[in-house]
Amino acid sequence: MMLPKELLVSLEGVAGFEKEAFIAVHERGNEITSIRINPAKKQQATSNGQLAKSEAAFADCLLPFANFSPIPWCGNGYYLSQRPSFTFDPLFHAGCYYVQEASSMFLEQALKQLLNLSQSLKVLDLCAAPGGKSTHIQSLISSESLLVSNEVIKQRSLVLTDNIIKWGCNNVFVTNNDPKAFQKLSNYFDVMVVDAPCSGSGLFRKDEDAIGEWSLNNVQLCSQRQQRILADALPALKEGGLLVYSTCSYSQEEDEAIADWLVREMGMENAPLQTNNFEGIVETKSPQSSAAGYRFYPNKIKGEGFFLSCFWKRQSESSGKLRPAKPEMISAKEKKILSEWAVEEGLEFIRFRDSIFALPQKHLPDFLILQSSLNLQYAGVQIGEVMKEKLVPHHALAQSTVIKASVPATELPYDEAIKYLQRQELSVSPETTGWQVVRYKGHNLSWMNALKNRVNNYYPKEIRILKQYNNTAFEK
Ligand SMILES: C[S@@+](CC[C@H](N)C(=O)[O-])C[C@H]1O[C@@H](n2cnc3c(N)ncnc32)[C@H](O)[C@@H]1O
Repeated sequence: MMLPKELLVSLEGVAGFEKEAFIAVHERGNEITSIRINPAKKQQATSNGQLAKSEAAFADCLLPFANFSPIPWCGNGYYLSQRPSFTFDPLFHAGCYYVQEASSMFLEQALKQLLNLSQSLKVLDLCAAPGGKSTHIQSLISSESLLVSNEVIKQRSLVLTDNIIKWGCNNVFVTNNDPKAFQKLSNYFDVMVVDAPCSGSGLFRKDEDAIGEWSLNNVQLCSQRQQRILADALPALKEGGLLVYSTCSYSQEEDEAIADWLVREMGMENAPLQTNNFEGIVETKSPQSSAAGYRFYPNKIKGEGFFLSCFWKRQSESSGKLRPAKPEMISAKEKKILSEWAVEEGLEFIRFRDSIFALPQKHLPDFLILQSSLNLQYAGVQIGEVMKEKLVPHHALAQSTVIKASVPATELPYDEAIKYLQRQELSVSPETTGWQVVRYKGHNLSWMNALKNRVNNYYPKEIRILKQYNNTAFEK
């Protein structure tokens, strides 16, 4: 692996950079696999009749052949002793865990150390696709809180929505907007996470192709774009609100220089974190304002390159007047039909994008405001459509925690579950006819409809497994 010479030269003298060890760890190229488990799915399996398990025991039964070791800075994060083919693990498709690079899970420390997470918070994840940070934030915030997960690139926002659906939560809204659009929502969010698009040097060990795309010129362009993104979106953060800024670049122009710019030009106040318990994380001070930032080098910690720095907003904004959209509520008849499928307590059922969605009652005003001011793509849990006085359930309902435990379900063994996820014909004969949830090891995958003489597979075709399975594919 040939690292760009200009990168190595530019990092001389940067805190924590040790050239020989840095080159050596890239040459060794050993792959680290890490996952973050979904605490909500642990609960779902429990209500589906599985024994309550501690988080660690839940993790152990997820990938039985791999050893798990904890990631020091993330409660639900684990390193795996080997990398399976996640595609052929039904529990991956059930949203039981998210495959995520370990260093980036340090976001948890920023939120845990600087916020009271039991409060009700409005959080914006501005650059959110494919959803690593968003799913992590969702697991950390209270059920009373709201996460708005935004992605500017349309295609990527669809992947983000799929991952949010898989995570099974009801307190996330997905938007597809340019950061500028958030200016309309001045003073709106308590927390803003900006995991900015960057030159990507931190991922060179995992993605050698990225090396070819790296240049000093691109570092400059990224730095300017990062400033633009932050300047555009910061009005949406409340006075006293928290900004968490991160990149997967080692370049100072994208890290400490942005921290200095935030303090100097945007009036932000740096918020240091405690890292004494975590060996190998390098605390840096930005050259002008001594803002603390945290650098992750693969030769010092078990993970890839990453930078994170936090700031309090000290400037006030005048709040603009926001006009909410008109809610399209569902009829009493429809509500009665839904009552057999979804828990009702604390939820509001509304019509949105030609379908019925459930969201926490408390977030209805936010939903209506975001619906009128942004390109709102998804909100809460999509329940489905009522046709001829019957619900045609949506995939998201099966994956969610709002589905009623009494909805009929069929548990599939491994081979059938893979066939199901490939959207092939199934050779099962369920005891009852009609819609049923398909489960694997107590975890919901999606729907099938059992007729008298056949079973229709309703796994969504857009997310079906396309690869062929051979017996060794999973435990590779
Ligand atoms: C580092 S990635 C985000 C990864 C994500 N936070 C996660 O943890 O899975 C940066 C994201 O910013 C988006 N992006 C690119 N240009 C942007 C822009 N000008 N404004 C806002 N976001 C942008 C990219 O499409 C990409 O999804």
